[in-house]
Amino acid sequence: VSSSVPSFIGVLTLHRELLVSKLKSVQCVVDNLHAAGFLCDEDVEIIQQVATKADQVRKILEVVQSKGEEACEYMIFVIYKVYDAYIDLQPWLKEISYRPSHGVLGMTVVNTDPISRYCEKLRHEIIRDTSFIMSYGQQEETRLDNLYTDTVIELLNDSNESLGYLEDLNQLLGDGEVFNHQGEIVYVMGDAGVGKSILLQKLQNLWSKRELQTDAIFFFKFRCRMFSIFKDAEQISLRDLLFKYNCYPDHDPDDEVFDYITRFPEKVVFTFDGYDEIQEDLDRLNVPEVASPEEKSNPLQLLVSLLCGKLLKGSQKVLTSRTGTEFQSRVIRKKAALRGFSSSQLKTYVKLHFKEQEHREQVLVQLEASPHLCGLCSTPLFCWIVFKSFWHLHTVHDSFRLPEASVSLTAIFLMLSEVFLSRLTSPAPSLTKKSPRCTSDTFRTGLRPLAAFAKLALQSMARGSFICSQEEVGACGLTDEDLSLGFLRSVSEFDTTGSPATFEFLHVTLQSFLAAFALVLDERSAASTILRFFTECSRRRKSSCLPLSIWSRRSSKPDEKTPFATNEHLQFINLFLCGLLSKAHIGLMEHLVSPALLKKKQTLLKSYLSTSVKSHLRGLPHHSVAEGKKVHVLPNFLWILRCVFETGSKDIAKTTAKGITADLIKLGYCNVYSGDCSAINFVLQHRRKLLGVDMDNNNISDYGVKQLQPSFCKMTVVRLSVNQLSDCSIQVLAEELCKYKVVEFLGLYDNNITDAGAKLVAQIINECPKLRVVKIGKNKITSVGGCYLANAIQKSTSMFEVGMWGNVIGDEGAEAFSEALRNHPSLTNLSLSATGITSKGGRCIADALRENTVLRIFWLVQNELSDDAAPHFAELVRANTGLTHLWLINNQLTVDGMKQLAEALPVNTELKEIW
Ligand SMILES: Nc1ncnc2c1ncn2[C@@H]1O[C@H](COP(=O)(O)OP(=O)(O)OP(=O)(O)O)[C@@H](O)[C@H]1O
Repeated sequence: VSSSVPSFIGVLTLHRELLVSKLKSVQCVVDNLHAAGFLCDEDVEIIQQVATKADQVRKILEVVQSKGEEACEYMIFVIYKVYDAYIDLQPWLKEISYRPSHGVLGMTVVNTDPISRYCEKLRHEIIRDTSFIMSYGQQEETRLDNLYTDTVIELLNDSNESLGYLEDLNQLLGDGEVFNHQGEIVYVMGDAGVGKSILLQKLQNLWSKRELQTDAIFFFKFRCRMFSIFKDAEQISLRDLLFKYNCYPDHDPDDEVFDYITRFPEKVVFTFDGYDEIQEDLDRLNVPEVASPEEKSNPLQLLVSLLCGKLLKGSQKVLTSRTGTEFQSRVIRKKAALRGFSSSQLKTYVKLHFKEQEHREQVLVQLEASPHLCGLCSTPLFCWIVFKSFWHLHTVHDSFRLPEASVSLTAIFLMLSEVFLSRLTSPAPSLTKKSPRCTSDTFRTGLRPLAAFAKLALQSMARGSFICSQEEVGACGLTDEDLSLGFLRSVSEFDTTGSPATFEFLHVTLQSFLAAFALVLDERSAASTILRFFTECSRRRKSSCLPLSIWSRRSSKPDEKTPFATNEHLQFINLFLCGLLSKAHIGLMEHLVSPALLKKKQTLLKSYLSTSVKSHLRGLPHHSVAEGKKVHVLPNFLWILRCVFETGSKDIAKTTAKGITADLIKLGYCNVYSGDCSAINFVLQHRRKLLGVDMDNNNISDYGVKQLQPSFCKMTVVRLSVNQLSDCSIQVLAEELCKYKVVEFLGLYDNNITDAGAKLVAQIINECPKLRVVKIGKNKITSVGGCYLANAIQKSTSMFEVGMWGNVIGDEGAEAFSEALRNHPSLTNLSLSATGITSKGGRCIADALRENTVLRIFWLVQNELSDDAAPHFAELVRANTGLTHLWLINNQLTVDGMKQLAEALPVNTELKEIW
């Protein structure tokens, strides 16, 4: 068709049957052909009289072909232009390489198909809503495309075990890594500010630009906090929920759009942001009664029915929530955890954020010097605050530097507040001469609005709300001018009457910070009121407040009136309270509150923290394991550590360190991120005795390991499996562990360690005489690294267990390991599974093992051993060396090979299992 004289009549004849089966929206083609004058009234009448859609298409083709080339070309052009209505024919247009000719391009096409018109409207609205990332001050907005940076997204299975990392956002909706094909929800979890909302925004934006690989033609986005604006008894229909909070179809008298949605729900994608922000006790709803698509129901009931697939079954749903929110896994299809910026992503973000080369360089140098700050900045929200504040403060003041090494989260939010408040005093930065920075002056001048924002934050937080009404804002004494400072922003999307009657804080974490500020500023209530959220959090922990447990009907109900799904927002208040009352900030606070009252609050908080740390640690269950007494802490312990760090109090850190009476502390799956490692280090520094620390399956990264550096001297067990470590981390470990030589267990499974890192691990094995276990499987180690490790293991007299699963060390590595195994004095368990070993390597190992009387468990599964290796393994079995477990499954051994092994078995008295 793209050739110079295409025959459109011929094309329509050739593809007639395809067009008959795939051309769905007949009316739109007829309308346009009619308006362009290719069909007369009579033609239209004849077509409309035909009974079935397929016959109508046949008729149209017949008539159009009779009208000539131009009419046929125009019909194809309509299909091309009204994309969504003819989505099924778009591949066909590609196949025939259709390009509109110059002549037809000038002709008008009107989309009269209500469904595709609605799709277009949705796309248009979503593009408008998602093209910018909100910033403070509302006037300042940045294009999403100019600032969006990929973050680390880990895919998880049902038990939260890692399934690898997402490489492309399209994979999120795809079928890969689905663990429950009955479920319909893609569940995205992550910590505060890690970028869940922005990820959804990116997905929405991609869809609106047709850049998301999905054939969904409808996309509805919701924020879960919206559901709290409905009154208890309010009822709404599904139709209204979808359209009122997204957009209404135009000219759809027969309700075709809604009808289509209910008939083809698989064409719909939903995003629900912030499930943790639902403040209703879902138990109060009679949710087993499923909402109907036709009748009005309680909005939450609609939400739950949508989520669990009782309504619009087959639609795709992406739901985000803070980590730790429990969710019924039987409705989850796929799970992803957001892990924030990796070090290279952080560098990309620096480049995107700072236009001036000078700023970029300064920030990169300052970040490089502070792994703790990098750890905090791996959370995009904190990074954004730090960079925004840097830019502002650097532009306004002389020689402003990023906060130094052990900056607290409170310091970062104070910096943001300072930037906001400085708008009261200074004109736009570029217009002024640089001046010295005086933080206390800025806060003193801004105290009135700050106190009012703080009051509003506390009030709404206390009633479990993230949305404030115009009246509440006014009642706290906030003026229009105050609103432009940036703490609050208006949310028009929840308001269907048009006026900006509702507001929310720039971010929930900022609301928590301000609520803590209010507790400190409050001079009227008793000083002990500052502890109210500590008490609340400990109370809530006892009553497990699990959302969606409605499906598994709980027996006991929590008695709070407005429970949060998680208590994270309250934990943040506690954390900021610790920071604001810390020694580091008391100087500033004394400018705002009476010093005597501050002292009183500080003393109260310290004593509360010390007591609760002690009782928390005493109350944890201890178990006896090979390494000694072990305690598995709960995620709440992490909040305690964070609070202790935020106070900066050595006394409380000492109390905490002393309170850990176990020999091994397990922080596995506790959601530790790199920024937390300074807190862990702060406490461990004060510990005298040695301690094993299990931090497997967290989000520690190289930044975290650097922060833990001073603590490795005390660690007998260093478990850092599944933590995104690269060779940089191993460098730190090698330096520290080789200096102190106390390490017994080194767990580094599933990280990004290469041969260079393997060389360093070999050094650790060489130099640490107590090291018994090394788990280094599923890294990026090749034969080179395999040889380093094998040579070190050969010399070690303490090594008991080595795991190499999944490192492709091949036959070269296998040969090195066979030398290590020959006469090894202590190695008892070894896994060389999935390491790319063929019969050649297998033969060496089997022969060497005949001279080993110590190895008991040996795994060689998932390799490439063929029958060539079988006689050698048969000889090994005959040698009866003491090997008790031999695993050879998933190799290329056939019945012949097996036979040889089987014949050797009667001679062996030691083997307990052979696979
Ligand atoms: N991928 C990203 N690229 C660039 N900036 C980002 C990215 N993700 C987040 N940000 C920045 O961090 C801010 C906070 O992110 P976001 O609101 O998405 O966090 P969240 O995980 O939804 O937090 P919460 O659970 O507290 O609601 C954003 O406003 C944006 O400035």
